[in-house]
Amino acid sequence: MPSNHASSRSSLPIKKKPSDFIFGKVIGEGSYSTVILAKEVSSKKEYAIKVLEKKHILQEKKKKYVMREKEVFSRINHPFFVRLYFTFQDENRLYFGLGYCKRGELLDYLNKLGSLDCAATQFYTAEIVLALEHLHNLGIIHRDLKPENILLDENMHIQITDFGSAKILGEEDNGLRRNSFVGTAQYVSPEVLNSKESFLSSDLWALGCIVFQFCAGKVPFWGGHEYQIFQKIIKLEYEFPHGFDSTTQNLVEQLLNLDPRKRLGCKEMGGYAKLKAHPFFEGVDWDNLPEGKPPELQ
Ligand SMILES: NC(=O)c1nn(CC2CCNCC2)c2c1CCc1cnc(N=C3C=CCC=C3)nc1-2
Repeated sequence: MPSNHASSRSSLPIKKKPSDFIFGKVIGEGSYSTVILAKEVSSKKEYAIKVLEKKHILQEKKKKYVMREKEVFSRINHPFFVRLYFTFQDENRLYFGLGYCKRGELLDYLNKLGSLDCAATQFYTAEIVLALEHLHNLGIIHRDLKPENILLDENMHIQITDFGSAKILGEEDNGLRRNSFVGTAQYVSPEVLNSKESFLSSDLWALGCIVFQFCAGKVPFWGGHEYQIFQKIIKLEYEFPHGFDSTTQNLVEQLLNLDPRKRLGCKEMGGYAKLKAHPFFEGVDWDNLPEGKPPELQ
């Protein structure tokens, strides 16, 4: 029986509405959402508000994806992920109030610099490892981890975003097409290509591709067409450039294992403790990464 008691009503935060914000530039566009930089009039705080058209979501049968993304945000509580602060809706749209990462995408810095130096590669790989450890401990697979989805906050710490492709282990696919392709070609794992099955360690494959890209300035698996990329992935056809650091190469080789049960960091291989103990991470202060000062990107 809903309580009409005033205090129970006053304990709920007042729902925000579009007119509470000044909407600015579009910072991202997805297949069924637009992300807009917005400033809340009362607090002057900036948010990245993800706007979703209800009609479009229903027409494109994306309701389950939207609900799952909101569920994933509600479960995550870690400094290396974009935070969902509030949601509201109007007659035609849903609004997700997300933290704004004013320094944009890590990919932009990577492209500008060509590649990252060893200190930056180690630092940002370590932050991604801590983030994946948190996500995987929750039984959540990101499924589209890539530098474009690794944003940077004003202190240059990572903020991973975009859970539109995420999977919560143990939850039925409830009508989602099991064979629906998930992810971005250059980072997709061989098991997803071969059996459409995603594992927690599918994100570790993507991590291996990202570490390679940090150091080499290019992705390990490349081709003019997605099909060519897929063929190289399932055949593990890639090469390290001359001069590639040997310790980093060893880490990448242990992540880019065709067998998802043999990737460093997965449960069967000793979990995250073994990954964090790899010589590549020598000197990393795992307990103070969020408080630490990131290396200059140069
Ligand atoms: N899909 C999303 O949830 C999302 N998309 N964007 C912008 C995308 C731009 C292309 N690459 C992936 C991200 C965001 C979010 C979350 C919330 C979020 C928070 N801050 C920013 N900040 C940016 C600042 C400058 C350039 C791009 C993004 N962006 C987002």
